[in-house]
Amino acid sequence: MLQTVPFEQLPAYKKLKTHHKTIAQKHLRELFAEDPDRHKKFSIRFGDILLDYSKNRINSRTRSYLIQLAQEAGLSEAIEKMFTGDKINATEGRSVLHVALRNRSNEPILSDGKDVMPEVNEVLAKMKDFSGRVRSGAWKGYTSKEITDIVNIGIGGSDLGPVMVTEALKAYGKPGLNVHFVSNVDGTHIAETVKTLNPETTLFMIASKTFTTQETMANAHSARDWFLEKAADEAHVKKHFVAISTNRKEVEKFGIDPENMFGFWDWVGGRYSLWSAIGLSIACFVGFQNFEQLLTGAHEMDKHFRTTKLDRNIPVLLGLLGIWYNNFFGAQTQAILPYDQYLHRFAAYFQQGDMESNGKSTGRDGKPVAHQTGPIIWGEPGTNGQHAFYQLIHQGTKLIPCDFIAPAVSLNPLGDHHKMLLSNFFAQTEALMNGKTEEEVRAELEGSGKSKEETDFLTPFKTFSGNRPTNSILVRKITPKVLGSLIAMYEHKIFVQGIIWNIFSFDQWGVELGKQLANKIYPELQNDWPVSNHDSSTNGLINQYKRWR
Ligand SMILES: O=P(O)(O)OC[C@H]1O[C@@H](O)[C@@H](O)[C@@H](O)[C@@H]1O
Repeated sequence: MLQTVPFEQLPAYKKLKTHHKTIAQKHLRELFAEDPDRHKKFSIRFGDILLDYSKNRINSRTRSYLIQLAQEAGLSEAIEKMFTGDKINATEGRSVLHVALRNRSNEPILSDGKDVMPEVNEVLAKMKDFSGRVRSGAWKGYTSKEITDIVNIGIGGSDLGPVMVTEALKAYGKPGLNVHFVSNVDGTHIAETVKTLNPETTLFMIASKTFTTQETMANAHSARDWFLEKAADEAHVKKHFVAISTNRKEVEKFGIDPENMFGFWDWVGGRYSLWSAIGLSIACFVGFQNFEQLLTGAHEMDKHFRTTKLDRNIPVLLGLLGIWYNNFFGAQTQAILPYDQYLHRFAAYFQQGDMESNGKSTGRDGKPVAHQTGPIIWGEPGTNGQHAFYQLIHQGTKLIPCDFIAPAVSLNPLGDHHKMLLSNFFAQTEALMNGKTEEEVRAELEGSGKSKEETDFLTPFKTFSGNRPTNSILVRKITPKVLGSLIAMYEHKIFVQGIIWNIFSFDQWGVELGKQLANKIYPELQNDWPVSNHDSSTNGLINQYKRWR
């Protein structure tokens, strides 16, 4: 069991509350002026990743109080509990072992007293064999043609990870093998996806942990109907449909050959499952070797997280910095801003990862929490974001801590593009930190020949307060291994925060509600009778829908 001390009862919380009053008065400019060694003191190299967290509103004392907070919350013990298969997902009675899926050391990891590694390795071997056959063309469709298109049908954790990673690693993809993703129950998604595909060369992967998710099952049935329209014979289904699931019974019921089923286990959370068979589309697209590199990168971050002292531990520091802004500065959101087009789904991926994990308000003691928990996660790739929402980050009334991520080496070295991109990356964090003082603005305006009157008028609008915190995460290059480490880094950051906030990060009861409600209304839409059993708004909307359809 995890420790359940409410966050604000931790002694370090009070210290931080008082300390915050001092730091809140300070400008980042001052903090940098006071300490010329800030970059060195507040940055960490981890292989091909450099985290510079010096542009945060902290000093050494802040860091030591935050570390104390983590210690008092029992973070180190909690990390051990996760890695050793303790059932830390208490409300579902499950271990949380995505770390086992990428445990390249192969040392035993126990869940319910049983080493999970043999099963993990067995599924990985099956994925290796299958992805190899699809890529080489040995796996043939019903008319003996090679597969050219893979369609992953899944939603939430059974979609977002593979989408994000196949986009991030597009440069490593096999030419001539396309991956598509269908998630929305809106018929448009499947209809538009299959429009240009040929059933003879298309392989569907039905990805669902439970194999009962309404959206996925509806899309899977429509995909099969589309396939059979041309293939005509049910016997051909097994060459074009595979299942990725923990639910063998439902897979068989759907009519997928158990031979074509790739299993995983209830100790893998949906939003932490891209490392499991859910990553089959990734393995097919980038090749199994690259998939293994992704696992290796994550495993290295796992080892770092488990064994590094808290004050040099990247996920721990990121988690604590998030808590500093969320709970002491009152920041409500956290932006993730990758300066890499390939990472364009990275923020969307962690929207689920973070918000489904830490969007909770009941403490581990069963009582409502008295503090803020998970932030709103959002973001888009730079420089697009700069021309869209950065205005608010620079001059708005809200404090928005931002993570900037960029590779030093581009996978598409085209003219001076990458230098331009990175000059924006460096310039933005510098500008957010320094801002622009009234004197600087005046000097600039006067220098450009503006009259005194114009200068007086324009100065307040062109002044930037600065003091806006950022983390810079500079990596050498986006490789499968670096990506694996980056994803694991954020996963563990979420874990750190959940432990300190005294919440359960691995269940998602809020999502279940939506499923129940939709299932209740769905039968009411089957006929044209007006409904009257809801509130007047819901009745009005349903009845108008019935009139218009
Ligand atoms: O993989 P299946 O079971 O279809 O679930 C898909 C998704 O469902 C949602 O309700 C969430 O709980 C997600 O965490 C999950 O990934």
